[in-house]
Amino acid sequence: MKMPSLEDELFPSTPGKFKIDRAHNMNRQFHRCFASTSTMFLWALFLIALTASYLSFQSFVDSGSRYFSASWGGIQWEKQVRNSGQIHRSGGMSVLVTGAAGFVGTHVSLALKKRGDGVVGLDNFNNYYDPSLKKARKSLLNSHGILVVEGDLNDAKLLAKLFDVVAFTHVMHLAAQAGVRYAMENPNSYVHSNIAGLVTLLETCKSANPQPAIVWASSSSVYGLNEKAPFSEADRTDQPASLYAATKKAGEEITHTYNHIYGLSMTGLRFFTVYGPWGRPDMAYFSFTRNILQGKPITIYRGKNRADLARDFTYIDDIVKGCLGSLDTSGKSTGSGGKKRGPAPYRIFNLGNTSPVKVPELVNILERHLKVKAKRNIVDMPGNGDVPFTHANISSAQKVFGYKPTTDLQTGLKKFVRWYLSYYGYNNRKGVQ
Ligand SMILES: O=C(O)[C@H]1O[C@H](OP(=O)(O)OP(=O)(O)OC[C@H]2O[C@@H](n3ccc(=O)[nH]c3=O)[C@H](O)[C@@H]2O)[C@H](O)[C@@H](O)[C@H]1O
Repeated sequence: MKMPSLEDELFPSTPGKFKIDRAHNMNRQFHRCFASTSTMFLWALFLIALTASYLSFQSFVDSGSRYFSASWGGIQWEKQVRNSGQIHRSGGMSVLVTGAAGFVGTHVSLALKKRGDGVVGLDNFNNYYDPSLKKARKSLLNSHGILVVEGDLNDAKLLAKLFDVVAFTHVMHLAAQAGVRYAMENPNSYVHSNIAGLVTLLETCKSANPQPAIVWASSSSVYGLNEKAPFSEADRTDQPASLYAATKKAGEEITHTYNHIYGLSMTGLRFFTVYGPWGRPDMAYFSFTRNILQGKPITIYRGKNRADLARDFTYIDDIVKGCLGSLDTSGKSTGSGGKKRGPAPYRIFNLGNTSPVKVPELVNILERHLKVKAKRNIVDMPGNGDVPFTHANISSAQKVFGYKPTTDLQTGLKKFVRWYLSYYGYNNRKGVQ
């Protein structure tokens, strides 16, 4: 029996129709074969195109997040950052100030720049309160040669880039979600800034070479329900009354961890109700001023048994001195290459005024400065995170860097009212609600 040839296998013959059939079959097979090769080719092309477009989309998203959502990057930008961070005195420092367009951030940045330190600001300009006030503070900083980079603490790439461009010796970390009562409205914003943002910043600092020393804003609110007065740094801080306080307390523990593991020098400052020119519109002294001038009622909270609430109101210039004193005495971080090389300082200081004033008395002072009577609406304190009083013991800061507040509430509010009227005018020309 004749074995079928390969040709026969491929093109089985039908007698009488062979030629035609064979030609037809060959044609069909050729087309099938050609069709499958070209289909494969097309598929391959399609896959290559798909992969290429996926990759370029990814890089578009990557660079998009950098160049479109936050305006940073490029040679010109790096030059501006470098100039701003340049030190102009011997033994000076270059400081990254987070929250630079905030109330305390603006004042501290100006004070550092004025004495010849390099300052680069970072701020996300969020709308927790009127961003136009933050923009005005930014303009003020710009006019003193301080660049404020617009970006979020959680942007690790931006933070790393800033440390690439400037070898910061210090970080003054003031960016935070502030406000005690707002924490019930928007709890996640506190986690985003005060916890996640803090960790992102510390991760950058721990990997930086050299590592900077870090001074950051904690809060008097960490004392929470502590009743022992005045509040000393060694007192209990495990009974926070608000989520804001809890995130600041968490910050104290988180910074301890980074100090312990990576040798970062850490100083936490417990600020006591800071007030003054360029202040925060969400705070009582500010919103009271606005309402009194607009003839609107103000709500004054009252504590248990109709007791007045009191705060150790601290003037901004005193706080600035405390911040600079902390930076100057911070000591060095010891880590390098992300590893601890020895113990580094870990410090916590109260920065208060040491003389609490009752809230109705604050209103009396404002009435005198504004020459307008307030329409007082006195209500029982809602359970919204407030504490009945605060009172700082400042002996520790006094001992270590000579901290000594010199501005009483009467004098400080006078300066605030003068600024308020020059900025907003009697008729609130800038339209703050
Ligand atoms: O030391 C801090 O660590 C915190 O200080 C600040 O918090 P507080 O001390 O709560 O300041 P602030 O709101 O001005 O209320 C002052 C007083 O007015 C009372 N108060 C307030 C509002 C109101 O409408 N009526 C009223 O009586 C109120 O009950 C209180 O008794 C910062 O905002 C905070 O971010 C944090 O930095």
